[in-house]
Amino acid sequence: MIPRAILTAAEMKAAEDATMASGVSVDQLMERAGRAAADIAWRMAGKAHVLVLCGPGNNGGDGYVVARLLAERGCEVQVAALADPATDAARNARAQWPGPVDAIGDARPAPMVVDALFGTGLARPLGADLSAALCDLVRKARHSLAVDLPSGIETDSGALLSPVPFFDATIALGSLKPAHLLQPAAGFMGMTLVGEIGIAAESALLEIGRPTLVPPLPSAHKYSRGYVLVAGGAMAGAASLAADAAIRAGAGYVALAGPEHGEGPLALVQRLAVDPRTLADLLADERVDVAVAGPGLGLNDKAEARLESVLAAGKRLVLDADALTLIAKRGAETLAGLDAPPILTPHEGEFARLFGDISGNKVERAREAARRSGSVIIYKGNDSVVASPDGRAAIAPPAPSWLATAGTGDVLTGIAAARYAATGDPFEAACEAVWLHGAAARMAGPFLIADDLIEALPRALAACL
Ligand SMILES: NC(=O)C1=CN([C@@H]2O[C@H](COP(=O)(O)OP(=O)(O)OC[C@H]3O[C@@H](n4cnc5c(N)ncnc54)[C@H](OP(=O)(O)O)[C@@H]3O)[C@@H](O)[C@H]2O)[C@H](O)CC1
Ligand SMILES: [K+]
Repeated sequence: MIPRAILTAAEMKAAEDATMASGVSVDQLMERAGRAAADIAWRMAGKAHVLVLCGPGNNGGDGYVVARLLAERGCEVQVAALADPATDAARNARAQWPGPVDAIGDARPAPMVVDALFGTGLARPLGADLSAALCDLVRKARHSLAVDLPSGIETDSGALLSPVPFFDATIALGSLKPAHLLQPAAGFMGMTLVGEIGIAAESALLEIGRPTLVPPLPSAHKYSRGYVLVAGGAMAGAASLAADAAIRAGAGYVALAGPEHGEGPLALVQRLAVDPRTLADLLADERVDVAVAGPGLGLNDKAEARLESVLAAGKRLVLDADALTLIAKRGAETLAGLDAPPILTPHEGEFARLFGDISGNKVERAREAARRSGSVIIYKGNDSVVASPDGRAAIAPPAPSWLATAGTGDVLTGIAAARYAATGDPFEAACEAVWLHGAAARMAGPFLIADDLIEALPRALAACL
């Protein structure tokens, strides 16, 4: 699957300018944008009465186009505007709307509400009366559609600058923007669709899409599919989850090297009780493709020694949990000299411990962390961001909130290790792991526990063949 590009407000403006330089007018772009939004509104609500709220900029201009096209289809449409149009294109669009334009204060609740107040040009919070009116009108509607973005959302950070209602659907015009995927904004969009308006959207920031996997070649054997060694530690369960996830995610061979471990259901997982010295021996095995450290590792001297062995092994690494806490003490930049970029999987707390106060939005923070540490970062959350030291970055579609339970991070680590062993590309592997983890969670359903994710993994993987 070809991943969709994500453009910042400035990148969108530049892409729009480039399209116009090729001979397409802004009025034509607005007509396409309004038509794409009107088509969706029509499919959502048919001939229901429609209220279109228009702002002063080009987002409002899109709104006038929507109003005209829906009226042409026989809908009864009320247009309510915040102010007169401030751009030529919006003025032209308003001039083509044959009906009256009411003040926002006179907007009447309707079964279908289209929010065309502000899009990428929102510069500050909405006034309190305006955001209250927007929330009230959307709450009273049966269907609601936001044009480009719900009004009140900052395009690049996904922050809510003022209260925003929950929409049923949002049409992203020309391309996704970071706010369509970043929290908290993403939680207010409803179904997000991209409206094609003829703009070439290219970016180093992509949406994580379904990976394309290939079955093992006829010549494959267990080691050619990837050998993952998990260095366990004080807590047997966490390392066990990572190891089980790695083998379920397609690694051909997984060894779990921990001083303690529980009963294991999987015959292919070799369970070894080892001390740090023998861990180093295991790591010296040429067949080991990826080593994992962190889940259940512990924070004591033994854990330090085991981590040291893993870092010195010259292998591709996936580092999580306690390994991240231990690395934070010595500085994340100490990872920059490793033979291959490791994958780090910090949640918010671990990220802060590792990288302190990096400023900017989540994508900017992840990119800076990747640069400093020479690592691929999976900055976890409901809106996981993956960033590579080479500048590539990607945002995951919203993951089920049921993932907020113990052990799900260990499972992600195991999947990432299996994919890193298979692909050799830590960025691709990290993106694939995040997608598979989210898909497995959707398949496992509400009240999932980490073990359910592992059980669902073959189905998530099969969806990618
Ligand atoms: N992507 C494309 O190629 C196309 C996008 N289109 C649509 O255009 C908008 C972006 O339009 P733009 O005019 O740049 O911005 P907005 O319409 O979002 O808003 C700008 C105007 O709103 C004023 N403003 C900003 N914040 C507030 C606020 N909190 N309260 C009141 N007024 C506000 C701003 O005024 P200033 O005082 O800040 O100067 C502007 O007047 C994009 O989202 C798409 O919907 C086009 O259709 C073409 C193709
Ligand atoms: K809007």
